[in-house]
Amino acid sequence: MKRKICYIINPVSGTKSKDAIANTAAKETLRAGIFFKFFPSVANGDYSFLYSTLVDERYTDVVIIGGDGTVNQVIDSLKHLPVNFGIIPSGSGNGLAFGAGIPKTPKKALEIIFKNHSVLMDGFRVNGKFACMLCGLGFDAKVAHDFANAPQRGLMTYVNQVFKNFFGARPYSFKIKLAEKRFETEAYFISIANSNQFGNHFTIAPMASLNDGLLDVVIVTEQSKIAMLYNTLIQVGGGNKVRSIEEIKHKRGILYFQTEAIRISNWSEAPMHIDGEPVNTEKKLSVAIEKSCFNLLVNR
Ligand SMILES: Nc1ncnc2c1ncn2[C@@H]1O[C@H](COP(=O)(O)OP(=O)(O)OP(=O)(O)O)[C@@H](O)[C@H]1O
Repeated sequence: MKRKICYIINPVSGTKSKDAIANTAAKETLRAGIFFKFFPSVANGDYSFLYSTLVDERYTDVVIIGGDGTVNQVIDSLKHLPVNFGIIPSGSGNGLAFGAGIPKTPKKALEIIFKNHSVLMDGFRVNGKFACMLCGLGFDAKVAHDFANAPQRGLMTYVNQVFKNFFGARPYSFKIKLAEKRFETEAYFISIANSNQFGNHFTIAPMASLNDGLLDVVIVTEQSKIAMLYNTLIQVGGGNKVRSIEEIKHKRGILYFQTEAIRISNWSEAPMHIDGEPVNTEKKLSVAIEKSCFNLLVNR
């Protein structure tokens, strides 16, 4: 089947104008002899208006020019259609793209798209809401909320918000329910990760794979701020092994384990984000992997 690419371009993601990326994409796609069309992203994240175009006009690929929020919304809306998804990373963090080994340089990302090698990837659900990269509760979610309200996007704004929030960070109370066991914990934050990172190669779950059928859970428990900083850096650097669920109850500092599903009671209402987008928090969360639910174009 002849390839046809639908580019969805988010004008507000990241900090850079998308004109140069769009020009490169147009030029390189013409050169590759592939038909294409551009569509702007929509603020409400609902791409159902594209169903009939994609199906009737037999598009084979949907390529997202945006960040994780755009990736989440486009894939959630369109993953039931027979299309492969590609990404030209153009957000502030790009946690899914970088976790999948897709480079930031548009030409290199396009080379991957033109090779046409796709792999089935997992997503997951958080109280029914689709996620593909990472869901966070606590500190990083507070940062995501403040970032969303900041006048500018981009890495520097994100780093600023991390520093602003660090000194006021406090632990929240959680009750964790796994098939095998239950435990309570006071924690600064909990990351539930499908990709290995928050974005910008900050690998909070270094052992995570996008298609292993598992979620990586990282719980940064109550400790001094200095210890939290130190232990988080060890975690990001890959110094913490994934523990079996049997082991985790007795370990403090950072708990790192893998599971297909987790339920969390969040009575102290720690803030929450899904794929970097702030969402209203909930007191009870049910999170479960959705195996092999979309095809992503990646390097062979
Ligand atoms: N046309 C549009 N106008 C205004 N906002 C838009 C539009 N299209 C998408 N959005 C909003 O952009 C946000 C998604 O941005 P995205 O996550 O892609 O970029 P980012 O936050 O800079 O990067 P990252 O998530 O990788 O850190 C969503 O909140 C979405 O609603």
